Amino acid sequence: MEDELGRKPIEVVAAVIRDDDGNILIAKRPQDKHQGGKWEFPGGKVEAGESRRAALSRELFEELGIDVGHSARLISVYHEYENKSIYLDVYEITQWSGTATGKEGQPVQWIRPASLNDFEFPEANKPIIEAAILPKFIKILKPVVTAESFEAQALASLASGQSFLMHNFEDTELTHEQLSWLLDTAASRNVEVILQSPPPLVRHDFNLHLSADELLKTQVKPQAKRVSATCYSPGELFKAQRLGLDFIFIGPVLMNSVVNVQQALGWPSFQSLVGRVNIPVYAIGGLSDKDLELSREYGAQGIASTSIAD
Ligand SMILES: Nc1nc2c([nH]c(=O)n2[C@H]2C[C@H](O)[C@@H](COP(=O)(O)OP(=O)(O)OP(=O)(O)O)O2)c(=O)[nH]1
Ligand SMILES: [Mg+2]
Repeated sequence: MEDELGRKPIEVVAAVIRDDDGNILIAKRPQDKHQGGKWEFPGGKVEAGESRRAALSRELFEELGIDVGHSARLISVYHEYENKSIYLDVYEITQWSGTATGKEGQPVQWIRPASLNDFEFPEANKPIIEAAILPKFIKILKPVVTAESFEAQALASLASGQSFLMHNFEDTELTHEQLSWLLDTAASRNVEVILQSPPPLVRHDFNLHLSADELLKTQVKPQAKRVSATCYSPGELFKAQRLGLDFIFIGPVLMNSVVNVQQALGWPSFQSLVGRVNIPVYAIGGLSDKDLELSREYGAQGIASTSIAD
């Protein structure tokens, strides 16, 4: 991959390090370096002949004095700065030995994921921050059958133990009061709700998901807390990126879709689609929580499915 001037991007690895309480480690870049004075996820340049994971272990030992245990891919980002372009491969680390300290004199801090937006990071980090905040699983709920049973079903799903739930109310006539009640109840339980095809609402504090058809018809990013979409082709991916969507679903990965008569992509095609955009991606289609590790090696942030164990 080359940038507009034919230069090869600099290969960089970085780590989202999470402790047992879910806090994330950030470090301040030295003033005299590229993007100096901004906060970063620790890491650095991959050396010639070095694998990315070896580079990650070396950089985290040099910069923080820790030995990396297990690492899972989180997201890869290609970004063109004015004077250089970088390819940033980011890993999530939850197991390490040693105590992380700023070995090169750089300030380090453990912060809550939700506070990441309060710090100034380099421009390339936007999707990385979103990826660090978003969960591994999005539980897609089976359609609500009747408006009468809505409240009971909603309460059961809110108790499912997942932090992100996706509801499709397309065929159910719900009132604004019912939807408002759902959003308030979810918020009070720290659950984020993603709505597909909601009726026009006065409030915008929910996440909105667009089908691929709706995505193609959309010209401006709709008003909502976050907006996501289902994508199958490169054209849909580029549209999602152009609109500035916050994350996307790519699929169906393993199972043909009966709804859109789409052939299952398989993991290699999934991976090449993920590599074309800088947006957190969830794999969908015939997957369950058991596919998480594999999906992440192919570039997914996580899995969206009805088969997520509660
Ligand atoms: N480590 C890290 N680098 C980032 C992030 N975001 C971002 O744009 N970068 C850019 C800044 C630099 O151009 C490049 C990484 O370089 P680096 O300065 O960390 O490299 P390094 O540790 O190998 O240090 P050096 O050999 O250049 O002294 O990637 C990030 O979150 N972490
Ligand atoms: Mg570095």
